[in-house]
Amino acid sequence: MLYLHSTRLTTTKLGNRLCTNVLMGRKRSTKAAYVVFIGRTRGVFTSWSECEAQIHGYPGNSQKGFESAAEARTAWKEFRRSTQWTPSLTPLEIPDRLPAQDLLTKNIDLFDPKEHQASSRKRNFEAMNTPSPLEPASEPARYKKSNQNATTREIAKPNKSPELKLEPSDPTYLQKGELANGEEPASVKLTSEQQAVVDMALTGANIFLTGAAGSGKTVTLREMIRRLQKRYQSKNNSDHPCVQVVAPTGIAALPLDGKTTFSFAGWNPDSLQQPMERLLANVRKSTREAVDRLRVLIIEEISMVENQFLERLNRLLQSILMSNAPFGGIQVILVGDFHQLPPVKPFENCIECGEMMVHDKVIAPVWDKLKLRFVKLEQIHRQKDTGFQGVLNKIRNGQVLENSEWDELERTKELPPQAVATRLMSLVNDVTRFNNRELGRLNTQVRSWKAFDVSNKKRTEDADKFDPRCQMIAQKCQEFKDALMKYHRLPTDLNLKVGAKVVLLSNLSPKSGLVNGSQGEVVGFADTTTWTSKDDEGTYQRECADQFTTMNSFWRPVVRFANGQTKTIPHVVQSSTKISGEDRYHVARTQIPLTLAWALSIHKSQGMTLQYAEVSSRGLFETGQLYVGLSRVTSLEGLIVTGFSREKTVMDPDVIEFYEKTAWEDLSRSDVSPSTESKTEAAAPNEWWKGDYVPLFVGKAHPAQVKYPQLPPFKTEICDSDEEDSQDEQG
Ligand SMILES: Nc1ncnc2c1ncn2[C@@H]1O[C@H](COP(=O)(O)OP(=O)(O)OP(=O)(O)O)[C@@H](O)[C@H]1O
Repeated sequence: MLYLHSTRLTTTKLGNRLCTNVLMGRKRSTKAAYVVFIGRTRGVFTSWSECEAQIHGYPGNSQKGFESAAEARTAWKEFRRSTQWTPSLTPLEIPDRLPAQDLLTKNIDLFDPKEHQASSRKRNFEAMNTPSPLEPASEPARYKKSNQNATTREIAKPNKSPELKLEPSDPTYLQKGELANGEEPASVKLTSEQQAVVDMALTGANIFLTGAAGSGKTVTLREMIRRLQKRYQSKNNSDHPCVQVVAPTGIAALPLDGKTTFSFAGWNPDSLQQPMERLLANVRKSTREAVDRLRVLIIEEISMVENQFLERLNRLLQSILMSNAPFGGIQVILVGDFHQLPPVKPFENCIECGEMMVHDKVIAPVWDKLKLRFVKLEQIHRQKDTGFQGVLNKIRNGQVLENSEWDELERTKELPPQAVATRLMSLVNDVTRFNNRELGRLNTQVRSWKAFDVSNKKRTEDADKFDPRCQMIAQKCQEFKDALMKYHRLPTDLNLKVGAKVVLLSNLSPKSGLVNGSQGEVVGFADTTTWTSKDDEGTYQRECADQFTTMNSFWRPVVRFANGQTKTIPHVVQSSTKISGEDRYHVARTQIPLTLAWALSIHKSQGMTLQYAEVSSRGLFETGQLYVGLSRVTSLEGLIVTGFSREKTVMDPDVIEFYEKTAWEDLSRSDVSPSTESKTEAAAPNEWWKGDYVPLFVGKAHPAQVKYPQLPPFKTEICDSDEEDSQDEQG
């Protein structure tokens, strides 16, 4: 059996600094080589100083000295073989720990692991000392045994996180780990109208599901997905699900385990400048495989998907499935509310020639072909106050509000002392500036956490160690890390002070009402040196967490939430698997799930439920933004409204007309779920091959002039290498 010699550092708590004085005072080792089994970077080192750098202050560290480098290498090999350990983290520059000058808050209720993750072992918390503010605590901290004696068994424990099919540079999946962190949304009982929609989906109908903000579209969709997945369970494949959710933004796709529309199609924004013909000639192998298995395509936030993009998706699926049926004959469910946010750009690229054209239609022509069943949820759940619901509905319908209604909206509200009215703004730069300015105004000490990002190939093979594989893998890893920086919802740099207004970005404790979107204020920082890791935390998760703590500190912000609860906020590891060709990569960001919340962008707030918000007319430039802003809050008492012209309506008249003219299904009818309209038979799953396939694209004509000639079937060429295009995807 391999013997592990642990230095067993006596860690002295000097605030947040681990003082390794026992180690420092000990005789220096004079061995020829050292193996670091547990440390910042593991492996063989030929000098004590290098070895020491890896273990100094590293919790549960373990090393052993050897008389020769050969012996050390053998021991290292044996260790790796016996533990099946593969290098998972890149070596890091470890900054010096910050001096402990944090304010510890008295009598705070620390993070409760039982609430956070049902199966997790209870964390051991030491009673917190409460030294005078800005003074280091002087009691020595002891790691709990389970942490200090990290064993080889623990290191070898395979990462049990589910493998997810990912596309390179897909922001959606970079955030995927969120739900894997025990963040199950609190369950609700579906209303009869919501249930009717779920039942309708199970008949195989193509559906457009809409409803006012807060009417439970997302809740309904979740149940729909669950039921559909169950139906197709046997045909499922971990890489290519039969039920695929796609959304135009990562933030919308994330909570539903979806992909971005671009990622699903294997395109990037530049791809849209190419004629459709060329896109179809270069379909990626992974896209083709995914579409081949697909039975149901769910497009969330459909109002933000450009019409030409939807048409492109239609033709992509037709081409791959070689069927003229809309979307190649699979079931399509469109979800969204056109009263909320439209596509980000007012223009789009023509599908035939790639030229820029104005986005001037509410819905895409392909909607007709889909023979959709139009369903609208009527009951609003986010707001209980019917008066407020009425005001929101008026804005939604483009009606001018009465003066008394404006008075009610603009009335000065008395918010609870700890409440944070988040200012909802249009421009991200304004949001950042506003938050930084407010943070700068606080006279308390700033504490910072840098996100720990990691990307590495799973299962290193011998060929990976040599060029060109070696270089290619390094480049891929860098690409994934760059994408984390660019897209991840958790901030790269989190700067907080006592007094900072924050919003929670994960479902910390749904039972206690601490969920994604909960608002609060930082009231102190807690030293979490004595926290032990969770039993069910995978090795990879634990390593990320260790590295994050080593890079930053053991201090974690303590937040008093608007509902009166005070919690210490632990870091979260949001990890995902990404696939490039045959290779799989681990990609993860570790960070504290908070963001400054004096202000938030309206786009970011879409789908969120906030208790307190301030919406001002300044900078609102899209129809629907006022509606999205106002409809985020649960009650009028939590809403501050300033600066709006009382006369103007701010809803797109085309949207209003579309909603007025559409014949919505009556969801209260008991016979509503069986398909009342004849759903396209050609669209039934597995029957696409029955019809003759006619490719629906020609040359460079503008859509208005397109005639669809009867051409022989178009053969889609498969681009075997995902690598060629992967750099483009950064666009
Ligand atoms: N049947 C229900 N019973 C109780 N609460 C519900 C129900 N359906 C939805 N809710 C609650 O209403 C709120 C809004 O739900 P949801 O986010 O699904 O609405 P939405 O229509 O997707 O909103 P938006 O368009 O603003 O994103 C959530 O807090 C949700 O838990």
